[in-house]
Amino acid sequence: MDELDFLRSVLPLDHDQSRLSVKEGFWTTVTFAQSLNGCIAGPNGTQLILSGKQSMIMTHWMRSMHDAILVGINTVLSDDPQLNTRHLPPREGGYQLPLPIVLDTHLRMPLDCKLIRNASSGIGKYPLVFCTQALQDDIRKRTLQDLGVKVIPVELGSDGRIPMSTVVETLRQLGLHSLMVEGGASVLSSCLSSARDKLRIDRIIVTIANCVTPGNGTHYDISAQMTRLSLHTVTTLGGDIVAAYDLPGNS
Ligand SMILES: NC(=O)C1=CN([C@@H]2O[C@H](COP(=O)(O)OP(=O)(O)OC[C@H]3O[C@@H](n4cnc5c(N)ncnc54)[C@H](OP(=O)(O)O)[C@@H]3O)[C@@H](O)[C@H]2O)C=CC1
Ligand SMILES: Nc1nc(O)c(N)c(N[C@@H]2O[C@H](COP(=O)(O)O)[C@@H](O)[C@H]2O)n1
Repeated sequence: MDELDFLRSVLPLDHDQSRLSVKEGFWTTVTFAQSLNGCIAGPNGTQLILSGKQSMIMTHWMRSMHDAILVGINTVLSDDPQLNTRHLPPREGGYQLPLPIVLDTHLRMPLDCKLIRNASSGIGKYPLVFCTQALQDDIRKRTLQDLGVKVIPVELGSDGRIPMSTVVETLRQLGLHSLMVEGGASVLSSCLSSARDKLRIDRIIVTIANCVTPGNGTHYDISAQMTRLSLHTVTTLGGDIVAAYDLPGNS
């Protein structure tokens, strides 16, 4: 099974098998890469390249299939990600890029981050940033908007965080149908902890990289009881294991 065979078996794709096909509803994929000892990053959030070449290409195909891709602000601050599809083979017309979504309560997004720089150079979409309602009239909001960033102030949840249910509802109102949640650790924690009542997760796709990572690495945690997932499909890509899971109760 290659990268595309795997994705075709775990995602509902359209007739030419290039995009997710969910006309009425909304599809959420949660995905990340981890080491064999369960880390998604190094100590203090230092970025690690965990995925091998083939599983990284699989991740970029997955990006090209979703309407939006979401990360927490700490991932922007530590990795300065591009969230694009640059590892895919060049093709005429390129690939549809997912809209980058950042959860950033206090608008800490650097004005010169790659997401903004790429968009202003015409090689990416301007990110959509969710922040607290308290910054509705803040100068920082206007500065980001002047650069082209779309800022959406929202009521925070009882945990002081941006509610994933609000994010999904906003994306639906914007006419988007699919979201790929890429992390980091806190975002994975809150999505997986609140999965049953606040966020419907349709598929979890994990790359288990063939490496062990040193030191006190970054991992996610959940504040719920142990949940056993249903294994949907598993394969190997290069030296990595790539597995797709369903949450219990999803039909
Ligand atoms: N291996 C992998 O696949 C991936 C690894 N990573 C790694 O993860 C690390 C970053 O993880 P981490 O430090 O946990 O940070 P995150 O990227 O998960 O960002 C967390 C921050 O997002 C903001 N936030 C707002 N709303 C929410 C919400 N509902 N749930 C969670 N967070 C919310 C909060 O900051 P505020 O209060 O300021 O809004 C919070 O502290 C990086 O080192 C990166 O390399 C990241 C992605 C994938
Ligand atoms: N699939 C995957 N494998 C890894 O080894 C990773 N470190 C990550 N990290 C995620 O990808 C982002 C970087 O994206 P760009 O390469 O800049 O497009 C990083 O911020 C994490 O979200 N993912």
